[in-house]
Amino acid sequence: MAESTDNEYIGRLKLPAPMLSRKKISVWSVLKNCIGKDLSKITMPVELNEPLSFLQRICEYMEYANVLTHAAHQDNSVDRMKYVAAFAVSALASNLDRLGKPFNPILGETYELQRDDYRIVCEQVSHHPPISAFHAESNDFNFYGSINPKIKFSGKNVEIRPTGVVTVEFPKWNETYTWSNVNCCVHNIIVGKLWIEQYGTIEITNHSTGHVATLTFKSSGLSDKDLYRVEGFVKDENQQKILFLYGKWTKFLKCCSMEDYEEHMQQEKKFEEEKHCNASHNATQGKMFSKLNSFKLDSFRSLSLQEDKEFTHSDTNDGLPRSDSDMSLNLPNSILLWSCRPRPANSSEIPFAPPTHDYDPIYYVWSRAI
Ligand SMILES: CC(C)CCC[C@@H](C)[C@H]1CC[C@H]2[C@@H]3CC=C4C[C@@H](O)CC[C@]4(C)[C@H]3CC[C@]12C
Repeated sequence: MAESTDNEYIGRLKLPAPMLSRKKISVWSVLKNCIGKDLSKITMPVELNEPLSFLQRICEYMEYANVLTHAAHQDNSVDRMKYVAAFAVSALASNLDRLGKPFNPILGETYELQRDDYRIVCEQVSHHPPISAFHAESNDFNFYGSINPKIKFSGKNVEIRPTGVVTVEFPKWNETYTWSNVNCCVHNIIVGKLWIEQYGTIEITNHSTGHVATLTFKSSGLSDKDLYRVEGFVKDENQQKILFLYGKWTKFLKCCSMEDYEEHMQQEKKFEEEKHCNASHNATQGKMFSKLNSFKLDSFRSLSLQEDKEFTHSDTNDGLPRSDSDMSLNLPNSILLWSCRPRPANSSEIPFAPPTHDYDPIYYVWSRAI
């Protein structure tokens, strides 16, 4: 791993090798014999593994530990909640395009990681079924929990439910937050290109103040433009919505006030109505008029939520939805809570290497493994 001259860790910018081609292996031919089995009982060609264990995958939750530290440094509990929510989303960003099965550690196996600002220890507490427990701590927070991934085949997809609760504590504020992670789905097991999606709702509860953040990870099932999108609210102890959170788990999370959100929704509604109204109007009017109108509407719309400019429909692209053009999803007066760093080259194409105990972690943020 690279280290710069002044001893500041830089980390690797590229993984050693690209993934072996999986074209020759039919995932389906392997998985069809596994229906109903739990994850650890599935024996797969090793080319379908990634050279990491579940314990190391769990350490990736910590990639944006700075967001959690930032949360702990906020004086106001609502501000702390919004950064905890950003941390919960950031912890899932590394799952994008990660299609290999991590190795199931043996019972009692541990993995430790120490960074300047925190340390984490993970232990496999059950081998069949696989259950991993972890505990991370720093001067500002404790973060711990256990993950028991349950796998289910549903037609042409594999669905993974990472059951288990995770907890964040801020000792300084005497606060405890808990949530459970969303489901993960690997699409196109039988034909087409494999791709990964996370969907469902995370409910983060601050047990000390009663604040709750609900974040919905949308499924792109109904519309490609929902691909990877996350949206939700922070509610106070009386269930009153106080903040709107939005973004993409692959890219960023922002937040804005309810006033700005409501104003935006009204504009959207007005836009929809005008569009509808124009559509019927245009049917009777000439083409010129319609062009003029749509031009007017476009400029109006760009004030609010800018949609992805282009996306092709899933069916045209090997079953892979596309809407991830660099969109500027932006509501007025929003604050950016977290944004995803670019990944090192080859990181979505995990190279195959036999599992050893000193394999390098994937992310360059993982500086000094102990
Ligand atoms: C044959 C191939 C397609 C099967 C590959 C299955 C892979 C993609 C599955 C197997 C186990 C899964 C992991 C199990 C548990 C978790 C913890 C959760 O908090 C985030 C998702 C994450 C990290 C899952 C990501 C997807 C995963 C790695």
